[in-house]
Amino acid sequence: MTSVITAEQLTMRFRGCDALRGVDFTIEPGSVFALLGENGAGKTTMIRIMTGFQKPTSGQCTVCGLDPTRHPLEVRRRVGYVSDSPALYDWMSVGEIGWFTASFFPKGFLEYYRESIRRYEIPEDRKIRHLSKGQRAKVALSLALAHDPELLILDEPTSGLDPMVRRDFLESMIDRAASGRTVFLSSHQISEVERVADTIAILHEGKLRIVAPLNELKQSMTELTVSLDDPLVAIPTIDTPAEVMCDELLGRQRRLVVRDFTPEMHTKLASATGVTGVSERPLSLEEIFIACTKGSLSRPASAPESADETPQETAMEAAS
Ligand SMILES: Nc1ncnc2c1ncn2[C@@H]1O[C@H](COP(=O)(O)OP(=O)(O)OP(=O)(O)O)[C@@H](O)[C@H]1O
Repeated sequence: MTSVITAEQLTMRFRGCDALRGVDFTIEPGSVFALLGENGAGKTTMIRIMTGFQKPTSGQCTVCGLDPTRHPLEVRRRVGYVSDSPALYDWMSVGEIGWFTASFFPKGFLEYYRESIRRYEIPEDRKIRHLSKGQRAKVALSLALAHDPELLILDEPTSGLDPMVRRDFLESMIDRAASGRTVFLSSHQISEVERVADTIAILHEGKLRIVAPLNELKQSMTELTVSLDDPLVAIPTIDTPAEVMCDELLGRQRRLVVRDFTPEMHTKLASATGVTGVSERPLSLEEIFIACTKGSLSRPASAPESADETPQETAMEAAS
């Protein structure tokens, strides 16, 4: 199967800022891939590289088998793209912009566009500059979808849409994926993403912390609460292949978010000196996102201030 998007060691360095730092991923056809990240994580930069608006500092990217740096127009013709603030010609009417854009695409574009606009109940003779934010978003989506692209790239697709339209729109993305087309979306709306995406990527300060199928990701993440008879006691190291995503000290409890925690590790931890109990619970996608980006699910007054300082180190220092 040919990947729809590949990114290999993508780096984007702006003056005084590394927006992307060695990003790697591949996306197969027929999926809804969601890129999550806080403000400034690098999501829009990633999308601008994929659509040929930005040349990366280093690394490789292909979209529908093409290098967007060398073939930006061909890539943009093949994909549907809606930015977080769609630039539409304000002086045109809703009908005119459809007619104008259709001239760049094969037959069938205008019929699809007009049908979509009718469904959204937007008058064709209304000027773009007189549309509400949500109506503009609907026009932009209708334009992006009208040539039935094999890949749809959406930056914050539902911002400005009302709840009913959001729901219908996102459900239509699942149908697109089921028919073999691919959707790449960047979003802050984690609960919405959780309903539609089959693969999740979490970007933090320009680095991909995680890329995994949603179900696998949720199954692989565990919150551990380790009860201690003395808060200064050191617990056994959690070794690879498990990965500690966050680690906090809350009074006599250590709370950790661990990826790929095994029953053997549970047994080892539970039998360690000073450990009086170990409990596990699954995490929601929102909690996984917070653990991966903040390194903490909460930050109580007793916990260390520095993100680099683990409770284990604090306990060791206090004991020495
Ligand atoms: N042209 C530019 N020149 C300098 N810095 C830039 C430029 N474009 C983006 N950046 C910086 O790169 C980082 C990533 O920005 P980007 O817009 O990709 O983030 P984002 O994840 O889309 O954020 P948001 O969710 O707020 O839209 C930010 O620190 C931003 O200030």
